[in-house]
Parts: sequence; structure tokens; C-alpha cells
Amino acid sequence: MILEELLRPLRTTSELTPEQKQIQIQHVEMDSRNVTSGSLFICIKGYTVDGHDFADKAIEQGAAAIIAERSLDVSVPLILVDDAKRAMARIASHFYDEPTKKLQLIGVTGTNGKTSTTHILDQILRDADQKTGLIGTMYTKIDDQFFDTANTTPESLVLQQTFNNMNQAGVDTAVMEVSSHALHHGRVRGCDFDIAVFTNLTPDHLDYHETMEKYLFAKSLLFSQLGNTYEGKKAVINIDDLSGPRLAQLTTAEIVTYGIRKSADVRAKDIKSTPEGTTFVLEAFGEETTVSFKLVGLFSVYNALAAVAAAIASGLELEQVKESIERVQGIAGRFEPVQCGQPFSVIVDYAHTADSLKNVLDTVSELTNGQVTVVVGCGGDRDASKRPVMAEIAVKQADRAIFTSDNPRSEDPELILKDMTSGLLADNYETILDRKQAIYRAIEEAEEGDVVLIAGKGHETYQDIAGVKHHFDDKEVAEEAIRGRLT
Ligand SMILES: CC(=O)N[C@H]1[C@@H](OP(=O)(O)OP(=O)(O)OC[C@H]2O[C@@H](n3ccc(=O)[nH]c3=O)[C@H](O)[C@@H]2O)O[C@H](CO)[C@@H](O)[C@@H]1O[C@H](C)C(=O)N[C@@H](C)C(=O)N[C@H](CCC(=O)O)C(=O)O
Ligand SMILES: Nc1ncnc2c1ncn2[C@@H]1O[C@H](COP(=O)(O)OP(=O)(O)OP(=O)(O)O)[C@@H](O)[C@H]1O
Ligand SMILES: N[C@H](CCC[C@H](N)C(=O)O)C(=O)O
Ligand SMILES: [Mg+2]
Repeated sequence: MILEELLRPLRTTSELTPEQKQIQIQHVEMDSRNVTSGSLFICIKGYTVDGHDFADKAIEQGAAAIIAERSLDVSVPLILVDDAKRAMARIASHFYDEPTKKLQLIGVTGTNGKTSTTHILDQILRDADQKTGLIGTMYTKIDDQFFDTANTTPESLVLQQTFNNMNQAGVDTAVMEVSSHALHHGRVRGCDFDIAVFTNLTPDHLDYHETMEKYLFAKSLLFSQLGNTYEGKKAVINIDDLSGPRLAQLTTAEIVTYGIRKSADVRAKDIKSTPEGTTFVLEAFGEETTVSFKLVGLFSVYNALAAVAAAIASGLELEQVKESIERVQGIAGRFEPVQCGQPFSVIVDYAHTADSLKNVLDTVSELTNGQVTVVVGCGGDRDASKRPVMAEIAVKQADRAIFTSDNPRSEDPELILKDMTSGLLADNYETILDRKQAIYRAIEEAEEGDVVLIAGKGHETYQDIAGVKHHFDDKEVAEEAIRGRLT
């Protein structure tokens, strides 16, 4: 594509000569290390380094033009923009020929339940013979192929390239997790969402957003920027969540509500939980059907409702959706049982916020008469305000807590544990810094009928200590500990 054409979606005052306008751009890059001949290099001011400092390096590697937020002394055409990240989102979408306009795009946002809801929805759509794409915390998936991702919602350039790959693979619907960071950074600008889904909003990421109001504002961008009913846009909203009605007011799209406590378009009633799963009556737009769902916990019913409501909003029939919901198996690292023939339960879960820990412990206590031990820590370089709250919930709702390390990242794990425990009055806890030892201790001491909940890292297969990712898998460690005990 020639430079003039590539820049069309931007409002920029930079003047190019007729020759510069004709420069052929073969690639668009935000990382100088990926630049090759004919690349357009976009300078992004990051948290760690400033991309503007790599402009010369990019030119050395063959960059044919540069987009930047400030003037640079460079030998190739320089295009100045106010916000390079937002410019990148528009350019990326244009470069790949608006890939999200060629598929149905469903975005799921909220503090908890995004990965779970997108997986349930993916299953429903696949059962309806659609070719699907999925983008989220665990991976990107195009039909049956899996790809690693660095972020829950990747940078716009990666996103648009991924959608382009989805177009080429013939994907009908892409379902993606949309994080508040992504919304705030404009990573999803240039994405033409057809359906936006809201799960819930509870405290998290306040290190980044500072207040709940600003956090909600970031989430609300998915709804305020969605488009309207006449364009066929739909907003699927958890009406039981306090922020649900506020988001509903911010969108001009058609609203589909779901919930349990309040009247809603899609609702679950008569919910009955057993250790094997949950049954409920699913009511959708006046029709009713009974569902046997294999996942446990009220929070899982909410995720199922979000997925059902989105599927119905996209045109599927209730009966068809019900059959898929009944087929949904567990999701890796989300309330995942570890079973090696032991006479007590071990569950690995990704609860890393106060609300999710509370929900998961509520579910555990509903399902057992035995003693509950929770092994949990908090991540470093993340919202420190959740640390004492999570610890308080752990000692209050479990019979015993073992506080340990999560991903300390650049922080001192001992200090993270101090943040968690220094205000605790209860004494039904101990701290074991080494996560493996903590898991072993909980499992060695569990008695018949007890439950050991290992929370915070779910599917993760590493522990990030001082920027180095060491292999660590809660499920694997739990299995080793159980086998060690049984032999
Ligand atoms: C705080 C944050 O969002 N950071 C993101 C950001 O990294 P950064 O600002 O440190 O980037 P940087 O390293 O300073 O680099 C700046 C620029 O210089 C360029 N560069 C750098 C080096 C070089 O040699 N040449 C070069 O050109 C880089 O490519 C980049 O364009 O840009 C990176 C590339 O896109 C992201 O991977 C990274 O996410 C990090 C991993 C992260 O932890 N993000 C979290 C906070 C996040 O976004 N989380 C949400 C999920 C939250 C949730 O809901 O739970 C998510 O969507 O993942
Ligand atoms: N609807 C829900 N409400 C509250 N807690 C939930 C809900 N769904 C899942 N959880 C809890 O939150 C944990 C994480 O769930 P999930 O991975 O689906 O959320 P997420 O929004 O994708 O999280 P992340 O922001 O880290 O990507 C689960 O392991 C469970 O403990
Ligand atoms: N998406 C979340 C994941 C947290 C997982 C937890 N294990 C931690 O490291 O804090 C985040 O980046 O905040
Ligand atoms: Mg997720």
C-alpha cells in the first residue's frame, strides 16, 4: 500500500511531497527489532522505554517512514500525530483492510469471568457450525490452531493482524476478551464490534485506573463506542451488577439484559448446585428450558448467562444454545479439580481479585462439610489495595489459609505477604513463601472430605520472579503432592 493511502484514516498536518506519498509500505511495525525494508515504524512511548529512541535503529533496518508524537531528526518521511497508539489502531485496521468488518466480532469486558464467558460462547458458536476465533488471557485460537499471546487484549497491530489471519481462515465469529487496559490505551480502536458483553465490575487494577469511577469509565468505552441499534449493534449486560444499568445508559445499541436476581431478558431460576454441576431453569425472551450445566458456582451460572445472551443476540435459538451449554466442560484453571484418587478435593482456580476469591470460597463451602484450606498469594506490580482484602476474605471464609507467593514480578514477595497479613486479627493462617511448599503443606494435612483450594494462578505455567519466568504449574505441583502422599 502506498504511504498516502495508508495514512488516509489519520487526521495529520504533516506534509508529504508527491514522491513521499508514493512510497510503498510493506509492513507496519511498532518494535524496531521487527522492522525490515519497506516498514512503517510507529514510535510508541511505553512504560519501560520510549519507541522514539529507536527511530534511528528502525531506519538502519530499512524503515521507509516514521510515525511519531514529536519531531525527530530523521532521513525518512516523518508523520506527526497526537497519539501514536490511537493512530496505530486506525492504520493497522486500514492496512489489513478492515478485517473486523468481515466477521462477527463479540467483545467481552468486566473484572471477572471474561475468559470463562468467551470459552463458553466459543463452544456454543462452534456447535452451531461456525468457524470461530478467540482472543484472550490464555491464548489466541483460530479454528483449532492455538497461538501464544502476551496480553489478554493484544496491542492493535497484533490484533488487526490476527483478525486478518482469521479472515483468511474463513472465521465467521471472533470472540475476544477486552481488558480495561486495552480500552484505556485504545488497543481496540479500529475494531468493529457487533456485540459487547459486560460481566461485572469489582475492585481490581486500581494501581492503574486509580478510582473505581475511572475503571468503570475505561470499561464503558466498549459500550459508548459500540454504535447503534440501526447498525445492528447489541449490548449484553449483567443487570444484577451495580454498574450494569449505568453501562446500559451509555450505549445506543440494542440492550439485552441477563441476570438472576432481577427481571432480565435472559435469566436463570431455580438454581440447584451439586458437586457435579448446576441445574437451572433458563428463561430467554419468554421461552423456558431446563439446563444441566457441568460447571459449579453461581458465578459460573452468570458466565453461562452472558454467553447464552450473546449467542441469542447473535441470532441463535434457545434450544440449540441449551444443548451446547450442557456440553461445556470445565475451563483450564477455573475451578478445576485435581483428581488422583485422593479422598479429599483439590481445586485449582484463577481467583486473583477479592470478589472472585469470595465467590469461589462461597461455592466451596456450599459443596462441602469438610474443612477448607485456601492457598493463595497476590501478584507483584499489581494493585496492592487488593492484598489485605483478599487475605481477610481467605481467613474469614476458609477454615485455614496458607498465604504464599504468586507472581512477585519486580517486588519483594516477603513484602507482598506483609501487605496481605499485617492487618489480620485472625490466627487461622500461616505464611509459607515457597508456593510449592505451601501447596504440599495443604495437601499433606488434608483429611477425608476436606477441600484444598489453590487460588490465583489457575492455568499459568510459570512463576514470574524478578522478571524471570520459572516453570510453575499449580495443577502439576498438586498432582505431585497428592501422589507423594498416596504412595
Ligand atoms: C503497562 C502495559 O500495558 N504495558 C504494555 C506495553 O509495554 P511497555 O509500555 O512496557 O512497552 P515498552 O517496552 O516500554 O516499549 C515501548 C515501545 O518501544 C518499542 N521498542 C522497545 C525496545 C526496542 O528495542 N525497540 C522498540 O521499538 C516497543 O515495541 C514499544 O512499541 O506494551 C507492550 C506491547 O504491547 C505490552 O505487552 C505491555 O503489557 C504488559 C506485558 C502488561 O503487563 N500489561 C498489563 C498491565 C495489561 O495490559 N493487562 C491487561 C489485562 C488486565 C486484566 O484485565 O486482567 C491485558 O490486556 O493484558
Ligand atoms: N462471573 C464471575 N464473577 C465473579 N468471579 C468469577 C466469575 N467468573 C469467574 N470468576 C472467578 O474469577 C476467576 C477468573 O475467571 P476468568 O479467567 O474467567 O476471568 P477474567 O475476567 O478473564 O480474568 P482476567 O482479567 O485475569 O483475564 C475464576 O477462576 C473464578 O475464581
Ligand atoms: N490479568 C491479571 C492476571 C493476574 C494473575 C495473578 N496470578 C497475578 O500475577 O497477579 C493481571 O495481569 O493482573
Ligand atoms: Mg481473562
